[in-house]
This record gives sequence, structure tokens and C-alpha cells, in this order.
Amino acid sequence: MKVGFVGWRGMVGSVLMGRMLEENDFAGIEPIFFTTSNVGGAAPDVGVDVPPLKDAHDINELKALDAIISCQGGDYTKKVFGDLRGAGWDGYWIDAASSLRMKDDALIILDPVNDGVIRDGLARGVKNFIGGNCTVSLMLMGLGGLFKEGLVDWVSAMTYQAASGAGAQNMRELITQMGEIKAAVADDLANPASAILDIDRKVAETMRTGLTTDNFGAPLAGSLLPYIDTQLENFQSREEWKAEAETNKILGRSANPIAIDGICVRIGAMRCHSQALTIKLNKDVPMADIESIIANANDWVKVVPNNRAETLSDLTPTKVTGTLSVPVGRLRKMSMGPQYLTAFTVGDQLLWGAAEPLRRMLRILREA
Ligand SMILES: NC(=O)C1=CN([C@@H]2O[C@H](COP(=O)(O)OP(=O)(O)OC[C@H]3O[C@@H](n4cnc5c(N)ncnc54)[C@H](OP(=O)(O)O)[C@@H]3O)[C@@H](O)[C@H]2O)C=CC1
Ligand SMILES: N[C@@H](CC(=O)OP(=O)(O)O)C(=O)O
Repeated sequence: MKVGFVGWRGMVGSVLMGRMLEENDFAGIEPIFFTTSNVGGAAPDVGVDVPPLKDAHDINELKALDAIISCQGGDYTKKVFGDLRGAGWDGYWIDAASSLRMKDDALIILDPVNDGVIRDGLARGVKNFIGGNCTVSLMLMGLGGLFKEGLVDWVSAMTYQAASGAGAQNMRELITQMGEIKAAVADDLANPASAILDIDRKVAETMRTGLTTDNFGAPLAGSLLPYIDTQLENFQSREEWKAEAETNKILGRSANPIAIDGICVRIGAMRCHSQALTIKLNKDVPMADIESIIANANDWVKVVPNNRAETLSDLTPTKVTGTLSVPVGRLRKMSMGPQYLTAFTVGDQLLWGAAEPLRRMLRILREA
């Protein structure tokens, strides 16, 4: 199988390369690497012979491939995908970008949750397989069991999203902002006799006027930004809109959708998205059953007992970052009634949120 990789050196692409190497995924395929900026340059060392970098806009080169994995972004997809299909290319297109997600001829891939939908699609001849929005994928990796059992009436998801979701430059900017805050009060901090309210005043002044905000457009460090992605006419942000639209498409139930809505917030975490969920169940299910349904849904979800020590140890971005683990905790019935469940979940948005579903889709194609 000839597989083209576009966007392999970006942030999502690098995570994908790392995972493919860990899982020995380059053995048995013929990888060909593409670039938008360095045609003829050296391709990465993936343990098998590879030609120099090819032009990611060269339709003839792309046409020779059985499958293409793109982590290059939506603008690239928009530029190339139509021309490539128009030129008669019939291969598999696997993409991290959102541009094709809601198209009728595309499926959103998250195989631990929708393996059946993916395999049905393959049997029907679907050729476009698109990774889901990170927040949606991570919510489903955590709570997929409840959806699978048909227990969910509606969900309200309040998110705490990491800087990485906005891109590599934003991760750098978050750290820069943290450093700028520290620098503004370093002398006062070093002096145990300094007044905390003086430190606080200087910090607030620095946050309002002295932080680098070229990428976020607003100060994030020490604060939060309760708006992600663009504004829609119904006053949802696009990130909030994706929750219901993409979840139902992933589950293959767009015709009979479950309502999912909430507020998406950017916080100063590096690469783990967290979300606090209010779930209205369609019946009163005992907590022990809920916990076992959630825990048994896939190999990566883990129920964290709802106590302070284990929550602070196991249910934080700091613990989860760089891992495939998806802990779900703070599980309890709410005071609104026995059908109202609350949960908190954390996941690495570059792994399950972006690269891992693409890697696994390639495996599914190879094994099909
Ligand atoms: N960031 C995220 O959390 C998520 C992103 N996605 C999707 O994936 C797409 C790619 O995102 P992301 O990986 O963050 O994008 P990056 O900006 O990290 O990389 C995109 C491309 O930029 C080029 N590039 C230019 N300068 C550099 C550099 N110094 N280092 C590395 N690459 C460079 C590379 O193309 P070339 O080699 O051709 O020059 C690279 O493939 C997004 O647009 C989005 O559609 C999906 C889910 C989550
Ligand atoms: N919008 C997401 C990241 C992302 O790339 O989402 P999407 O793949 O839906 O465009 C975030 O900011 O955290």
C-alpha cells in the first residue's frame, strides 16, 4: 500500500509519526512524504527507504497513492482534495482537518467508539475518513459506553481546552505569557516581606497591558478565554456547535440526534482538554452500573473513584498529558434527581484528539 503523508512535521503530524514508529506502522507500507515548503528535501527517517520530499500540490504525484494522510490543515485540504478527486483519484483520504467532516461522503473516525460505522462505510465504498474535533472525540472516548447503551437523553459539556488546540504558536505564547507575568513581579516574589496585594496589582496590570497576545489575541495566562473558534448566527461558537453535530455523526445517528450543548473555554493547560459534563440519563441507572459501563467501553478509559486524593492524583491534565489514557471521574448523581449524572474527563488532544484516530484508520484499511 502506497501511503502519502502530508503535514507530517507539524505538531499533529509529529505526534502521528511518533505513534506510528512506536507501533511499527511503517513496516508493510510504502510511505511517501510530501511538503508544501521543501520539495526535494530529505524525508524523515522512519526505518524504511523513502524518496525525497515530493510536492504536496502535485496532483499527479498524489494520484499514484492508495491512501493519503493529511495533517496539513483545512486550507490545504480545500486547495487539493477537490482537484484530486476531480482528476479521478479513488484512493483513501484520511484527514485531521475539519473541512470535510460534515460532508455526506465522509465519515468521522473514532474506531473505539464507531468501529461499526467505519466498517459499514468501508463496505459501502466510503473513501473519505476524517478525524473528529478533539473535544468531541475525547468526550466520546470517556463517555462512549453510556451512548452505546442508549442511556443518554442529553448532555451539557462545559470544556476547559488546552493551548495546543489553537496551534503550536499558541502553546509557545502561553509559556511566554507565564514568563512575562513572573518577570513583572520577580523581585517582589523573592522578598517574603512584600505585600501580596502589591504583587496582585502588578500582575493584573501586566496581564491587562503587558502580555504578548499575537496568537491568542487576548491574555490567557492567569486567566481564561470563554470563546473558541468562530461566532455562529445562533450565538453558539463553532466549537460548541461541533459537539452535537459531530457526536451524532460519529455515532451514526444524525437523523435522530442527541442534544449536546455547552460553553467551550480556553484555559492555560498545554495539551490536555478537560470537560465537565452534566448528563441527563433516560432512566435511573445505579452508580455501580454506570461506572462499569463507562470503564468497559474501551481499553483506554479509566474510572477514577470520586474521592479527593485520587481525583487530584489521576484526573488532571498534568497526569494525562502525553498519554492515551482517558480518565473519567467526579461521577455522581446530582441534586436535580437520580437521572442527572455529573462527570469530569481529561484527554490528550494531540493523541486521541487528533493523531491516534488517523493512525488507527490506516491500520483498519490495511487489515480490511
Ligand atoms: N492543533 C490541533 O490541536 C489540531 C489540529 N488539527 C488539524 O491539523 C492541522 C495541523 O495542525 P498543526 O499540526 O497544529 O499545524 P502546524 O502549524 O504545526 O503544522 C502545519 C504545517 O506547517 C508547516 N510548517 C511551517 N513551519 C513549520 C515548523 N517550524 N515546524 C513544523 N511545521 C511547520 C508544515 O508544512 P510543510 O512541511 O509542508 O512546510 C506543517 O505540516 C490543523 O490545521 C487542523 O486542521 C486537528 C485536530 C487538532
Ligand atoms: N478547535 C480545537 C482544535 C481543532 O483543531 O479543532 P478542529 O479539528 O475541530 O478544527 C481547539 O481549539 O481546541
